[in-house]
Amino acid sequence: MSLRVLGAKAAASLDKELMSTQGFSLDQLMELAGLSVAQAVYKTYPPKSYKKVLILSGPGNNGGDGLVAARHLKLMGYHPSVFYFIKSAKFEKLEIQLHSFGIPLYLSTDSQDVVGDIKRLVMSHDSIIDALFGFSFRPPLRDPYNQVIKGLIASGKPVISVDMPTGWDVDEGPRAAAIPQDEVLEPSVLVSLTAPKPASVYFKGKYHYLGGRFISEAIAQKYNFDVPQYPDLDQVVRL
Ligand SMILES: NC(=O)C1=CN([C@@H]2O[C@H](COP(=O)(O)OP(=O)(O)OC[C@H]3O[C@@H](n4cnc5c(N)ncnc54)[C@H](O)[C@@H]3O)[C@@H](O)[C@H]2O)[C@@H](O)CC1
Ligand SMILES: [K+]
Repeated sequence: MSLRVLGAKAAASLDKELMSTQGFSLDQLMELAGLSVAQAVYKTYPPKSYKKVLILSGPGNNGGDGLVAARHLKLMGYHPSVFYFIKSAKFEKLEIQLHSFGIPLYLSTDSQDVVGDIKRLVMSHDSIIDALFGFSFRPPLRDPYNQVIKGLIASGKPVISVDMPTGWDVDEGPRAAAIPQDEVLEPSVLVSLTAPKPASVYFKGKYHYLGGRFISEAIAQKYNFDVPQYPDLDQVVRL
């Protein structure tokens, strides 16, 4: 299924509009985004064979989607763990939820060796959710994220990227001039949120899902993108 894409600038304006004139709260959007991610993970890497899932959560809303996904994955029968970079006060309640669900939460601020700690966690998990950066990212990756991505590439573990493969330019993709080519993550699953971003045409993995079943036809028309038919009660549709 080929859908119209939503560039970085348009995605940021849509985000603002959803939370102003459209009356949504960040919590609502993030809950549905995180649920979509968890459903896509379940469809591709079910808990029977991929029980231990590590969520790498970045400092922005992409990271927040990862925190929500962790809770849903636990309810779906996984053993999730979260490594969280630079915790934000706005996600304090999500953190409390993770604690009350007994989900291990590792904080970058508590680590003396972020890159080494993440490498060890990656090796002891069956799949990795990349919720580091989404549509507000501008390459190149700053330290230590560049080292983290290199470690993830070297691990060969299955990676599910939330909205954007971390490190890619949202509009130009993985070959943008600013991106060192040894930092190009190639996830096996991409869960685009709301609408695929232009870079998604370079995605080579097997499973591309669209999630974020919260968009009205009217707002999609205004921003020039498509709302596909989601199957039954699913929060994701395979593209
Ligand atoms: N309306 C929507 O479309 C929704 C979007 N959501 C999520 O929100 C994401 C966007 O969130 P945000 O706008 O908070 O931004 P991101 O989470 O994409 O990233 C913002 C952070 O990235 C850092 N950053 C940018 N470039 C960097 C670099 N080169 N090296 C290191 N750090 C860098 C910034 O300092 C900032 O802390 C989307 O991709 C999606 O995952 C969902 O939560 C809910 C609904
Ligand atoms: K990501």
